[in-house]
Amino acid sequence: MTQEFVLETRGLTKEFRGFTAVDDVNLKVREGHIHALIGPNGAGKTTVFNLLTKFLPPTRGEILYRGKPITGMRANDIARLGLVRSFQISAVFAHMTALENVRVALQRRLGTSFHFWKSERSLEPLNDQALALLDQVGLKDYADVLTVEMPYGRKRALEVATTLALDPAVMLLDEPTQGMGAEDVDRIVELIRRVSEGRTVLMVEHNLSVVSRLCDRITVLARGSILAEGDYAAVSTDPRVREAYMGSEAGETEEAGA
Ligand SMILES: Nc1ncnc2c1ncn2[C@@H]1O[C@H](COP(=O)(O)OP(=O)(O)OP(=O)(O)O)[C@@H](O)[C@H]1O
Repeated sequence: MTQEFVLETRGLTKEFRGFTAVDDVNLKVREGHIHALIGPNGAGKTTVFNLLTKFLPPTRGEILYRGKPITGMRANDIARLGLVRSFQISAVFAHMTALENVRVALQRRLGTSFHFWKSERSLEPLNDQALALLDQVGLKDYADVLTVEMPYGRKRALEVATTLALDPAVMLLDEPTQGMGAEDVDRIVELIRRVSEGRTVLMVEHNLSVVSRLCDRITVLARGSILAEGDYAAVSTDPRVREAYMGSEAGETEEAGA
């Protein structure tokens, strides 16, 4: 039986020493959708994201992947099932080239650290795959550039490539356009659209213009709870959503028209 919802939470709750940051959240992410988690500052978006990707254990509630509980599983094990979060390229990896970064991610998927002991020639098929992934995210020309020397927007695209290397069924993206100029934002929007073919994407995103252009469904969080859900037209005209945004981030909804 195919599952309508690829990722689901039931009664998901996280308390930090008595403070309820995530309060009884029932999230349903439909297979093939680009789904956004939005909400004003402090709404609990990052906490939900960290619960889903196992960076935090929930206080209560369940997480289901394709109908099966994964609440107690470790990040590596759920990645093997196909649920993968994008990672910021760490300081160590910053001193590798773009190609090397993608190659390491591919090796991770294959679980073959022994590749390190093999000759350069035996790495060639991996190089070809890594180059194809770089091409997919528009970074072919950056293959031999050290990551530390790449422009910010291109680094974020490289993070998407390293995530794709794990061939995820569900990609979890944490503010993929954060800190970007308009040109990079447009490029990332196109990139996410392209790589979401045949996959499901759940993203935390502040930029409502990005959300309006990309997302099939939007969940609005406020004070740890789901305030509204629907497509962009529905949630952006919902008076409760406008009020929640006005209360804490006056003006942010105006970005939507940008
Ligand atoms: N480790 C923690 N200990 C205590 N309180 C926390 C912790 N992490 C988050 N919180 C609190 O939980 C609430 C939700 O935080 P969270 O970062 O999930 O919100 P957010 O929607 O991602 O906000 P932003 O848009 O500002 O990133 C906030 O009030 C925050 O202060």
